[in-house]
Amino acid sequence: MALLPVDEALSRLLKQASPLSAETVALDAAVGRILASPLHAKRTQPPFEGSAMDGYAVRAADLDPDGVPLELIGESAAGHPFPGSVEPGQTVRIFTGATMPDGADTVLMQENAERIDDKTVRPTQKEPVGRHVRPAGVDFSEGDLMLESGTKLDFAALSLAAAASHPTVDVHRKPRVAILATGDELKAPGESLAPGQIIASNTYGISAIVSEMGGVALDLGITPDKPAALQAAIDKAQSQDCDVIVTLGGASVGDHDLVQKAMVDAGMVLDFWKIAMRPGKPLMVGRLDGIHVLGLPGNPVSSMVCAHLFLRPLLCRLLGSTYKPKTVAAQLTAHLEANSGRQHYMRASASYDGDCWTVEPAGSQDSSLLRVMTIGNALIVRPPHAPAAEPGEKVLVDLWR
Ligand SMILES: Nc1nc2c(c(=O)[nH]1)N[C@H]1C(S)=C(S)[C@@H](COP(=O)(O)OP(=O)(O)OC[C@H]3O[C@@H](n4cnc5c(N)ncnc54)[C@H](O)[C@@H]3O)O[C@H]1N2
Ligand code: MOO
Repeated sequence: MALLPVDEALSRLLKQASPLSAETVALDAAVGRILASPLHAKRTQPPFEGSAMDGYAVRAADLDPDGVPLELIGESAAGHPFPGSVEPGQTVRIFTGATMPDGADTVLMQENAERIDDKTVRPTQKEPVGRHVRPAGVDFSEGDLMLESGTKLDFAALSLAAAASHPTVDVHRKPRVAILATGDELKAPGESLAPGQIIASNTYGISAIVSEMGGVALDLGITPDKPAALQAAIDKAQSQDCDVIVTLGGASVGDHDLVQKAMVDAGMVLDFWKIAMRPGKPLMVGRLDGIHVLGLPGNPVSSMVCAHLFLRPLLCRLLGSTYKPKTVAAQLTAHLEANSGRQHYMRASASYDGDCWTVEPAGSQDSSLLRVMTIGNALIVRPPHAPAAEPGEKVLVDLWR
């Protein structure tokens, strides 16, 4: 059976996924969340014509350094408007953010005025009408569309939502991701190891990806390679109200790779299995009672690369946004062999020298090597059957960490 190309696999996965329902959260709990409905202004900003400077509210026509000085008749401070009106030849002391008094049309900065005494101010220069005056509604008006649905609520969006007088926002629910490690050989970090055993590290990497993306990771622990134990773990995952189940290991063709059968026995409808990629060939995707099932390979690097390429976009979709990989074209520093028929994601180190990107592939591409994965920050994406490449040639690089 031909292996499924990566792009096709991803679009099949995403076609089945739609944004999760909305919930209302307080603004201070909404950082990084995705807006589930458009947000309109509940008020006008600024709500009044105000001053952008500390100085004097004047009628521009009165500004004449050689003429009669202006009569100072009062003060307008932020939160304390001047109640009267500025008549010809008069001025009001004004501060940044204060309401413009009636009659005045311009603000003269205090640096451009000479305070003769308590009641008299001489302008030292002229100003055009409207100088340093912020019109009412110059930022936005009540009813205006402030933020589209699908917007990520970062510092700027949250400030705007607050200014538009929304104490809460509607955001898409966080996806709940149950993570199930499988394998008789696995022990938790810190536990002592009997011969043939290793530490189950993948759960921590996948949990980190889930949290980084804005989801909730549920660690379901380690399950041995026994059908009954797998069945019990799948039942437990289903009882956790999760949106995604990620299984780790047992995805390939060995006698002890039982995950797919256990999932199908539990009612999973298999969508696809085996992708034309390296690492990550045994990736499995299906649905179990509406839950997205991602069966990731056990090899640590394969597991992380699959999560990067498939789980990240899936979580974005469930959160109501679209995943955008950070890719650049970079100059190779070393020779690369011609590629096979599987799209190859080569661990590498990429750097930018202020002019262009260069990328150095890691010496070993074994999918068990966590340390190599940690030293590098990038994946060189080699399309199926790419010819050999030489130093200096440009290749596509995914800055995955
Ligand atoms: N005859 C074939 N053998 C294999 C094929 C194949 O096509 N034909 N595919 C290979 C590829 S590609 C991969 S990738 C691996 C993945 O297989 P599994 O998903 O079944 O993984 P396991 O056999 O369970 O484990 C592989 C490896 O990873 C370690 N592991 C497992 N879980 C974890 C964990 N949670 N944390 C850390 N390490 C883990 C496990 O001990 C093994 O060393 O299959 C190839 N074989
Ligand atoms: O393709 Mo596997 O995922 O070698 O490591």
